[in-house]
Amino acid sequence: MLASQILFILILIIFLKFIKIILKYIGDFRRKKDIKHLPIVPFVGHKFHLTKKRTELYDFFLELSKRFKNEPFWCLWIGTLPVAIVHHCDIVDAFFTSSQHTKKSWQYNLVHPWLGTGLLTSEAEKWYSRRRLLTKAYHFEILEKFNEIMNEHAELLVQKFENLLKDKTKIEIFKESKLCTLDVICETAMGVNLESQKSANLEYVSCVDRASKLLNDRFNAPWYWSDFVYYKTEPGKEFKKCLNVLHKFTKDIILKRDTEFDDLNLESKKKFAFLDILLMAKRSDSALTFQDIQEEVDTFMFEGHDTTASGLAWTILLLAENQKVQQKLYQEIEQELEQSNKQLTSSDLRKLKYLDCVIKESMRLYPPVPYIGRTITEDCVIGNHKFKKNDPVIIAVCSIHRDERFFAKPEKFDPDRFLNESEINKHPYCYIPFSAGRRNCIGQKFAMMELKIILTSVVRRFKIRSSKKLDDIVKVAELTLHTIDDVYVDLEPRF
Ligand code: HEM
Repeated sequence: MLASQILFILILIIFLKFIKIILKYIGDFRRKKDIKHLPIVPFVGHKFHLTKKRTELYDFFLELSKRFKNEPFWCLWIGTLPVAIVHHCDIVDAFFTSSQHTKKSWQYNLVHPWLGTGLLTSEAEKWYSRRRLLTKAYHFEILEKFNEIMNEHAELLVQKFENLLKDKTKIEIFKESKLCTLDVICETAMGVNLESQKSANLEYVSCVDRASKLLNDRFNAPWYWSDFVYYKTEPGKEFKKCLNVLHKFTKDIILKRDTEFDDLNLESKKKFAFLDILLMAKRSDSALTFQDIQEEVDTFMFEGHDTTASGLAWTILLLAENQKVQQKLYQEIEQELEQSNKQLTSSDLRKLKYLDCVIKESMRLYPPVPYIGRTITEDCVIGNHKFKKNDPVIIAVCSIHRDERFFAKPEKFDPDRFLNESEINKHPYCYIPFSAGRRNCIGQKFAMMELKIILTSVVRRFKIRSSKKLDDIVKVAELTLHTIDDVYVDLEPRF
């Protein structure tokens, strides 16, 4: 008797849950009627489109943005979940100018096991106090201290290219860019020279690479979204193993630096690291724990290398394909910088105006972070559409950057368009590679400085060519914009 009662209650609960899902679905469907979308299959939505190979999804999204170009957004139905894809910059101010809707979308939860709730993933008061604290770490004077580290690793990259050329080994540009930016972020964030450019076989380096790949795979596989299921699978177990290595590595460094910290004279110390700001703060704020410090360090390590590597690799590929632009850039470098082998300073970089335009134009066409996810935090109207609390939204940076109302011939790589600032300033949010507003990228000045130093070193020493056309390279938009296959560049020493 008791068993049948329990069974009845269970069936009733499942039935009520099912009714709730159906009612929500019908409600959402009515509400979203005013947003354009491709025809959907009831309850399945656009899942058949989404089961396209991951290599086709980036082009599919760009294609839909073109198709619905007169609409401020279009709707993607992931099963019963409607996601508004915002691709008009006129609409995104709702997310950037107020403190509302700064909440990240639920996909960011998948990053929590790695980064905890560091700056990228935290919210509300925790985010605010951390942002205030860490803004100090990105102050101009502190960034100046990192110049030397960036120059050293840029020089190592160039030397590595020379050695690879001598050995007649092909140069895979995404891999080499990643190792270089990983070394830069490791030394600036934690004060440790990883030397991954010299030996990419270190356990930490291979775990960063594997964990990023596994995380990307998990984003694309809804059946892996539940922790309960994921950690029972082989990829889930491997992810956990990688995280153990990554967390142990950063934890050991933090503890070691903390022990030595009081004996260090920070003013005179050459290799100052972001970590020192946190250790200093910990001494005056006992509420800051080692766990807190670790999640911020892990966040820098994660956010600070793959993004910059993507920006670097795409710019090198664009220069390879656009020889005239490359030549103009080389001439600027030669004219503006007298001594060819001295370390680049910030004042050197300020003279390289065309380099600035080249990098900006590269990130317009190939934004390293192609999509930004947000959650609506209260009922509101955006672009005449009524949004409800918890509605998911994706800001399609890659589509916003190709809006022909703001960028003439948007598909063309034309750095000169950034020479005319009034052209670019037609709208404050038509160009947002680093996002905008309160939750913009805290590392943008750091990233620009790093990109400029590395690119100058490379262009000064080599003529870059590639046998593969950019149109033929298959792009994959995941956490960052990258490629599915290896992409090789041909380098010819200039002297
Ligand atoms: C070209 C390189 C880079 C690009 C294109 C880029 C882009 C972005 C974007 C679009 C966001 C917003 C993400 C979101 O709202 O979901 C972001 C946030 C962030 N970035 Fe970057 N980033 C770059 C380099 C860096 C570097 C070098 C660092 C650290 C040194 C860094 C640290 C962060 C952090 C901590 C956040 C979270 C900020 C917050 O929510 O307050 N980024 N970045």
